[in-house]
Amino acid sequence: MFTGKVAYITGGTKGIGFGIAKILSEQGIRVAISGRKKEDVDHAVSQLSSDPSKVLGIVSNVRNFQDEEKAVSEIKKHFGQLDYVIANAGLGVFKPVDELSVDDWNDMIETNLSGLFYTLKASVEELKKSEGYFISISSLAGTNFFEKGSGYNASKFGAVGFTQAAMVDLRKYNIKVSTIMPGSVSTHFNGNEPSEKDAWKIQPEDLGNLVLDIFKMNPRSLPSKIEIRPSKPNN
Ligand SMILES: NC(=O)c1ccc[n+]([C@@H]2O[C@H](COP(=O)([O-])OP(=O)(O)OC[C@H]3O[C@@H](n4cnc5c(N)ncnc54)[C@H](O)[C@@H]3O)[C@@H](O)[C@H]2O)c1
Repeated sequence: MFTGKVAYITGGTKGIGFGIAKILSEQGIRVAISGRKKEDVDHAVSQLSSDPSKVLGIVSNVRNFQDEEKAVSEIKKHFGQLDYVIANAGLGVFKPVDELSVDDWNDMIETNLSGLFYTLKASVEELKKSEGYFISISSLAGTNFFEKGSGYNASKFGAVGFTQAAMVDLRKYNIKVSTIMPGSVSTHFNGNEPSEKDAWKIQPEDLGNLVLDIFKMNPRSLPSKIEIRPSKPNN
């Protein structure tokens, strides 16, 4: 079902993006992963496969539309097609709103929200050709606000609304669109160091398996947003 398909995962060098890349790659999907630093990209690629026909590393900052355009043309040149886009790159800064700096705000809005639009805009013509999928990784923080979350909530509420509206616009091209809204995932997010104490959290590979489930679903019953919660309640 998946052999020969091509996926682009933004922010795929670690955390959720890397977990998704690993699971998709194990299914025979050719994967392109992006990150801002060449050494991180090279390291992640080496962990996935030494075979360049299976994995491509791209240096790209999702905050820069030209980077995303270049990333998609590299994928076209290398693999010849693009079937699945997983817009995952993101970050969080958690401070009371009166302490949040303009730089903190811009980091989150430009990465988590503008970056999402840039990735879609750069890839949409290829997705029209493949009648593919555009999946964003938003968060439960995209519908639930919390203390010290103002900037992150703003970016993720925006990401959920953006993805849902895009779903309606792109339906006529048979592009399938949805957003995954995870609770706490064991990653480096927000300066965390993943550890055994994270066993209760969602693991990055769980999200890879969820993405595969989405691809196997009847597209007509694909919801515009999908929540996934860890085993511990209220997280
Ligand atoms: N970890 C969680 O608990 C959690 C929960 C819900 C949603 N999320 C979301 O999942 C996504 C991935 O987060 P994670 O937990 O894997 O964090 P992470 O810090 O482990 O990984 C984030 C990835 O995004 C990349 N990235 C950041 N800014 C980028 C940019 N401008 N351009 C390209 N790549 C960039 C990083 O290099 C890294 O590879 C984010 O959108 C985050 O908001 C995380």
